[in-house]
Amino acid sequence: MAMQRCFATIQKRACRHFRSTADSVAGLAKAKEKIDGQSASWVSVLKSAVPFLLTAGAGTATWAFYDGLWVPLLRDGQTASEVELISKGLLPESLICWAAERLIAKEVVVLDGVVPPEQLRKIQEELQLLASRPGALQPNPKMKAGNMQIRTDRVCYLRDPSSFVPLETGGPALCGPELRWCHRRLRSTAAQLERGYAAAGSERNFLVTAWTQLAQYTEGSGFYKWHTDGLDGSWSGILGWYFWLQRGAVRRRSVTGILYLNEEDWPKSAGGALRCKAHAAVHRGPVESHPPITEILPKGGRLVLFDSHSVEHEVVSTNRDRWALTAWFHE
Ligand SMILES: O=C(O)CCC(=O)C(=O)O
Ligand SMILES: [Fe+2]
Repeated sequence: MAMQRCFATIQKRACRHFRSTADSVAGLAKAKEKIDGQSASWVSVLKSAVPFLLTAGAGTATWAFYDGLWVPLLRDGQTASEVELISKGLLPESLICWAAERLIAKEVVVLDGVVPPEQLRKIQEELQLLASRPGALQPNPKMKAGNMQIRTDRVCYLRDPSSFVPLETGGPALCGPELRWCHRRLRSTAAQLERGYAAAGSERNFLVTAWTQLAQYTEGSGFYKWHTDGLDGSWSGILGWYFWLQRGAVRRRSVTGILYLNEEDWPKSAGGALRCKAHAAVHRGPVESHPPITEILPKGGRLVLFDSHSVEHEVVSTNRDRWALTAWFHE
């Protein structure tokens, strides 16, 4: 509790200084100008550097400061073997080694049919209920911070058990048993991949966040611009160091796992494709390939896995509601 209060105080102070990472960078640049122009004392320069040091320090302590918000990313993460005690993963046993090998080769793994069609229908009923509950889905962190240019999805972070037990007020649980199944299976896929990597001679120890991200891209407006989920290495020098420290959890992302929860039949005309700058390794497809871009439709029951740092990707505008459940496996 004391720790939480301490972080809350830091958050308030830092937010007063910076509304976004861009502001923090601008603050630093200003401080440097002052040093260069010798127009300010070292005390004022150090004062400008305090929020910078706090956000960088907190990032390394597994919190992260993005877009004016503090995110407790890995605070209650679990090892892959702990996660696997609760549930099996989504990969069929026979494909575990194949998936790990393809990921090592920096390909995007695409696997259809990991959720049976009758279960998908029940999942969609649960999603409709969730979407109808006021406040259950929230604007994503970037939108909350006022940035509407990068991504427009609404999100809900699922946690086990709190998202799946009846509310204290007597209301029904936020999500039902089918979404819990998806949440658990997706997280446990980390343990399967660990075994696959070990068999391929490239040992990994994954840490899996307690939450998964359920995202809804709404009809006619949902998109997410080109990005990588980890650090893309485009900054060098002091800013490179800053982002490395500040993005404590993001730099530790290793594999991104996405499970699509839409209808099985998703036509190309519906838009909403995930486009990746990488080759795809497809087990039951099809996906469209226009090198260097692979276009993956968000068909229900489709699992997509890729390297969080190297695979640049975007979600193109969708013409129908589009649901995706995402987990990040950290190292
Ligand atoms: O939903 C998708 O297909 C990808 C979403 C994404 O890139 C992300 O949440 O980082
Ligand atoms: Fe992403």
